[in-house]
Amino acid sequence: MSRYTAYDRYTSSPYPLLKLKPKPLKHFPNSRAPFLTIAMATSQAKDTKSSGSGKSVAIVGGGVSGLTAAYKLKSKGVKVILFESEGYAGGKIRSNSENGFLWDEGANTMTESEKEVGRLIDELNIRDKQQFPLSQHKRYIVRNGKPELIPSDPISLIKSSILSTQSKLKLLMEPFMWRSSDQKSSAKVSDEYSKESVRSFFQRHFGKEVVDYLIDPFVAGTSGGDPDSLYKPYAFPELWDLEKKYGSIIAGAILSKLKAKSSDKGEKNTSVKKRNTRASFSFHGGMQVLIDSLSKEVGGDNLKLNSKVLSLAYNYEAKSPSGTCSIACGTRNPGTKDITRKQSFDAVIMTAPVSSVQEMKFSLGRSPFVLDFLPKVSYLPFSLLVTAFKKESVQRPLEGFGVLVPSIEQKNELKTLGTLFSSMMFPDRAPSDQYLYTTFIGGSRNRDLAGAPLHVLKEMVTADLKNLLGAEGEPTFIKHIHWKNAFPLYDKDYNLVLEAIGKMEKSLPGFFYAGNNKDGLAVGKAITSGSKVAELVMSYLDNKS
Ligand SMILES: Cc1cc2nc3c(=O)[nH]c(=O)nc-3n(C[C@H](O)[C@H](O)[C@H](O)COP(=O)(O)OP(=O)(O)OC[C@H]3O[C@@H](n4cnc5c(N)ncnc54)[C@H](O)[C@@H]3O)c2cc1C
Ligand SMILES: C=Cc1c2[nH]c(c1C)Cc1[nH]c(c(CCC(=O)O)c1C)Cc1[nH]c(c(C)c1CCC(=O)O)Cc1[nH]c(c(C)c1C=C)C2
Repeated sequence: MSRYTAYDRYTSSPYPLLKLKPKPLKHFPNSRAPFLTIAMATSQAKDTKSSGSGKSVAIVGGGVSGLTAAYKLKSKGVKVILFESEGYAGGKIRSNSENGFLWDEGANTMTESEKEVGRLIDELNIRDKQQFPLSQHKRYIVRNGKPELIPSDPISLIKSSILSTQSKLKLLMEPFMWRSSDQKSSAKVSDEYSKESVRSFFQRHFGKEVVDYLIDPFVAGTSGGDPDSLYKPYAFPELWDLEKKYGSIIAGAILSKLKAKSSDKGEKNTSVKKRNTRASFSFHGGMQVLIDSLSKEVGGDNLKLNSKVLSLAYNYEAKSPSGTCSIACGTRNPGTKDITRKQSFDAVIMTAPVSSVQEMKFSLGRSPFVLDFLPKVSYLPFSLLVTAFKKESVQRPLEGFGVLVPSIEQKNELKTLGTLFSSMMFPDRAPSDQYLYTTFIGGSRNRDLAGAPLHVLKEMVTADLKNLLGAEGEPTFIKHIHWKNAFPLYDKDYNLVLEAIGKMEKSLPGFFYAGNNKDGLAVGKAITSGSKVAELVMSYLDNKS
């Protein structure tokens, strides 16, 4: 890839195919007839009855949730085959490097808030590869065209110029004010506000300025959404629970933290307990380290890249030999014939986005299983621009994690959503005389800008970085990553999507759904989703045998 090249995730793969050492598969003597057939495209003409002897599970989608599910099941002795339509595993996680720069093209960091994450890191033996960003708690929000440090405690909040005195008071008084009005109508709270936009929820508690200057950039920087489109029960389920329980969000957060602390008191001081599970981290070598080590555990033979699942045919009878399904689709392996292969499984874990599921053909017995009850999901598009500048060209470099631009600040000609200070966090990811930045454009705020051509994006990013950090002149290095469907938007009617997924799981024997279209966007949530679904599949298989 040359300097100044843009590539589209959907037209070229930036990542070399994983070269994995195939591991021998385990043999399972206690078989039962599989009842599900998946038709897919591979480079060989075969009709495999998945060894005919052991229980086998298909995982559709090789993102972190699918890889985690595959890894967990394999480690329990289940035969797994993971189908990934792209030529590389990882989905929304992939790292790249060139000319002394290393950058992430999807997720940049993750946290260990979910217990499953810590467990996985230990099991994979990659604890020593964790890389924590320098000064990660220094995060900035633009106010009046200038980056302001986000206050991290009540004292710095009072000193900060990010909010007016009135809003500061409103924040500090929320535990008292809101609770007293809530007491009159605590039963009403859950009914009246059960389906409420993120804006309305936070505005009720903290007022408009807090929504404009803290909540709006926060939701943009953690989901690409905006406070009007996102809905509280799906975007902030934990805060919604706190409100229902305590009335006040702040008092609820403090009280539940205290409760958690006192229940922890009896426990021994394990190394996991001592760790700051809220801290963000990556790995030496980028987030790809996690994907590579999961892929290695799953094993090259079980990981079918360039294999786009097209249809799933279910039989009612668990004991019948598998049905067949002949659907042709092109493989992306150059130089080989595209031939359809059918293979039978005892269960399927679907982790592909809902939009991909809607393109697949399902049948149950002899009839088509039509997915007309599955609503269309709205996906947010993004462009990421990775740029570097000579250190001497940046007049006001900032230490820390990054800067977010509230929508309301677009009036100051700022068009980007935010910029991660990639080499401030991880200095080894750029030559020592340069700063590396990762800027996000698009999301629900600027859907059209996400698809703008590189020269337009470059102009936008260099203008914003000049305004915010004093970065002068042309970048010395630039890469463009375009995600047409970066995130599902958890909007007003997302409950209908979740209900439809539930219906599929109920109607199709051995069908399970996991991943970020169901269980949350964070990498940790996708890991937990993959891990939990593997447990469900294990008990499903146990009950069947
Ligand atoms: C730009 C960006 C930045 C992000 N930053 C962060 C961050 O800093 N921290 C954080 O915690 N999270 C972040 N996230 C979110 C996080 O990366 C994702 O939510 C998570 O990785 C999703 O994992 P998944 O396995 O659920 O889905 P995906 O990674 O989307 O995996 C689904 C897989 O299914 C495959 N597939 C689709 N159709 C088919 C088919 N028919 N057959 C076979 N395979 C198919 C796809 O190719 C894909 O590999 C970011 C995401 C993006 C896009
Ligand atoms: C400006 C756009 C975006 C930036 N990152 C993302 C977008 C859309 C994507 C993203 N980043 C995080 C997550 C996980 C969310 C979660 O539920 O944990 C996603 C999907 C991590 C994250 N990024 C920021 C925060 C506060 C978090 C939560 C974890 C943590 O506290 O570290 C803030 C943030 N995001 C971006 C910037 C520039 C920024 C802060 C300055 C870019």
